[in-house]
Parts: sequence; structure tokens; C-alpha cells
Amino acid sequence: MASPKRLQGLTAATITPMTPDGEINLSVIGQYVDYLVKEQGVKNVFVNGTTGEGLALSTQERKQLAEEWVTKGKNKLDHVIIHVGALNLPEAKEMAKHAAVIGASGIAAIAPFFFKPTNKDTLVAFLREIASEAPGIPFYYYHIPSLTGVKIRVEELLDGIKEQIPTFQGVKFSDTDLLDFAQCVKNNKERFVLLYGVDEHLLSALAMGASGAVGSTYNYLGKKYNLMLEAFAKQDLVLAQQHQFCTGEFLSFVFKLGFGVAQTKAVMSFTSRIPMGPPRLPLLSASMDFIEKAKAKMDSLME
Ligand SMILES: CC(=O)N[C@@H]([C@@H](O)[C@H](O)[C@H](O)CO)[C@@H](O)CC(=O)C(=O)O
Repeated sequence: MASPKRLQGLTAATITPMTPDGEINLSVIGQYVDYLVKEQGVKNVFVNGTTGEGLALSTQERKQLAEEWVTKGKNKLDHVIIHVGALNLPEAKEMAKHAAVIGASGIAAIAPFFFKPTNKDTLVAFLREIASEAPGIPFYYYHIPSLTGVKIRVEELLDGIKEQIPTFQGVKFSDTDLLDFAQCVKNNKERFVLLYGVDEHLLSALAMGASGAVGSTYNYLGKKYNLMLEAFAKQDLVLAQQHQFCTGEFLSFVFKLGFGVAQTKAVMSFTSRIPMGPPRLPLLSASMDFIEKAKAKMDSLME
């Protein structure tokens, strides 16, 4: 699926569907692809990331999911990016090699977060080992310091990275440090794809020059965010703000109830009517109270 098109627009950070007893449920991925494309207008996916509970899955499960997304996305999706980050290099490398073999359009990796890299050079060395297993497809760094605790500034990381990692293509920037993000854009806009990952701040990141966005809410609010991207491209800031405020109203509401990957699964289940199942421990399923309130809010906003 190596795509000649540069990654832009919205990318859904996919949820991993599970059966009621907690096994991965590959049988609904085809339906999921169609839902994203037809109902949300989203044609790029980021598989096995945070939303996909990638770090709670076995390597075998991650490879099965990657294969299913590539297979079912063929001729429907533009980009299938597989997150292959892991705490140990051998598994990350194995998944990188596998992603290339099955025809993924790119791979991404987070920084390891148990034994953490303490400086840019060790982080680049770790990422280089992974990327070199898939020399024919683009590599993206997945920056999510709130979860990894690795706070090496991306501006610093990008300086000279192409010489170290020839397939380096860009960053999935899941942080609110817009100064760091802006510096990345200023120094690299022509060379790299800079994808923003905090959905509720996307309009600010577009103003800073983001190439696109990767996030969980594009699974079920993609249509709205696409309208925002359109309005922004036409320089209609007032309309773009209206769309950001609308999605923001939903997120602000659910944040107060307690919101994370488990709740995202529940929201996607009632929005798409595709059963996403429970999350895997240590995450716990969203409560019925959450589901009822979130559904009522969504219905009121989408009327
Ligand atoms: C911490 C977290 O889960 N962040 C999400 C956001 O999409 C987030 O769910 C959204 O902005 C709502 O806060 C993404 O950045 C994560 C992501 O893209 C992924 O699943 O890999």
C-alpha cells in the first residue's frame, strides 16, 4: 500500500475492537474501514497506537491487526500507518519488518518509556534501529510525552535526523507545547509531515502550519473536523472556529465525566454501531452512566 501521496488531512487513530471476553476482534475491521471512509470522510489510519491499546497487545496480536487493516484498507484507504513502538528493540524491529512485508504505507514509533532515552542521540539511535528494518517505507516519530515521560524537544530531535534515518518522514506530535510544534514547522515544513495529535487544539495547530492530524476523535467526529479543515483552507476562520467549538463542546463535556481510551471505545460503539467491545486491563469499561450522558450530548450536538 506504499502511497505516493504525502500524508495530510485527518488520520484516525484506530480503536482495537475486542470481543466481550477480551480477544481482538478482527471480524469488524472491514466494516470499520467502510464507516471511516463513507461516514466520516477519513481515509488514513494509525493502527496500534494509544487509542488502539497497542502497548497492551501482544506482538502477535499487533501483527494480526496490522495485516487486517492493510488487507481491508486496500483500494479504500490512502495510508495505513502501523505503530510499531515497544519497550524492547527486538519486538519493535520485528513489527517494523512485518509492516513493510505486508505493504503498510508507513511505520511509527514512540520513545521507550521504562528505560528512557535521556538525550536526543540515544533516542535517535533507538528509532534508527527500528526504521532500518523497513527501509522502503516512511518512518514517523510518535511524540507523546504525557504518556512516555520522554520530553526531548521535537525541534531538537528533528535537527539532522534525516542523515541518521533516511526514511524519516515526519512527526505525530501529541503534545500541547505549541512553541515546540511551531519551531518544528518553521524549520521543516517543506521536508517533513507534521501531524498534530491533540484533537481539541487542532485549529491552533493548523494556524501554526500543521500538515494534518492524527487522533482518536476523528473516528467519530471526522466529518465535523473535515468541515473545519475545509473552512480553514478557505480562510473562513469564523466557520472553522464554530466547528472546533462544536467538537470541543462534546470533549469538554466528556472530560468532566472522565475520558480516555475506554470511553473512546464506548463512544465509537454507539456512534458507528460497530461493537468495539471492552478495553483490556488495566483499563476498565466505560460506565452505563457515562454512555447515556455522552450519547445524549452527541445526539444534541449532531441534530
Ligand atoms: C492521549 C491521547 O490519547 N491522545 C489522542 C488524542 O486523539 C486524544 O484522544 C484527543 O485529543 C482527546 O483528548 C491521540 O493523540 C492518540 C493517538 O493518536 C493514538 O491513539 O495513537
